[in-house]
Amino acid sequence: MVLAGFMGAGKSSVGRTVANRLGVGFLDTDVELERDTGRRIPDIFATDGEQAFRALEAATVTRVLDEFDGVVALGGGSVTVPAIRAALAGHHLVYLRVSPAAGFARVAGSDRPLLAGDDPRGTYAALLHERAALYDTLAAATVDADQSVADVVEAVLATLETGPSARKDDPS
Ligand SMILES: Nc1ncnc2c1ncn2[C@@H]1O[C@H](COP(=O)(O)OP(=O)(O)O)[C@@H](O)[C@H]1O
Ligand SMILES: O=C(O)C1=C[C@@H](OP(=O)(O)O)[C@@H](O)[C@H](O)C1
Ligand SMILES: [Mg+2]
Repeated sequence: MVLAGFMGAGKSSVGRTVANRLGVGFLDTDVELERDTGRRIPDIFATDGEQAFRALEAATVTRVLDEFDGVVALGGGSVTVPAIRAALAGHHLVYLRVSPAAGFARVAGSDRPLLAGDDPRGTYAALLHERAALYDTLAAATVDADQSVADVVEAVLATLETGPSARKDDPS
């Protein structure tokens, strides 16, 4: 299972609990990227820029999707990278959909480099709006991430039970 969604949706926090509940491992691709490069994400953005970060992100995320079988939390911008979108095919992608108000309240004051400018609230809302269609297109299921962490966890787990054979109108 792969968790996608914007910054503050709860991918990193929810993913670990979902993995524990399923009895499988958990990887956060941002943590993996920092391990792979030996650098911190804010430093990569500040020194080399966003494009360089996306190239490193493509390398780490495609490796993780290829090698790892548990629950994976992506970074919020992973879906903007074509090589990552291609690698997501065949994975159960759950979109944690957060509203601008709830999501921004969670990440305001954090060290996320894309929110380091003069108007972090406006940037947050604009970037979320810009990416929403990408998350929608890639998702096998969507969960309301404005809920409590516990409720998001339950909703994410429930997406595994709604395959084609569980449909109410399925005669089989
Ligand atoms: N459903 C939630 N309700 C309240 N706070 C949350 C929720 N999900 C995550 N958080 C908090 O919001 C912050 C960002 O969560 P995180 O899991 O890092 O999000 P993401 O990885 O999607 O950017 C953390 O401080 C986390 O504890
Ligand atoms: O939305 C983005 O482009 C980013 C989201 C971050 O991850 P989270 O979504 O886990 O905050 C991290 O990958 C980086 O700061 C870029
Ligand atoms: Mg995260």
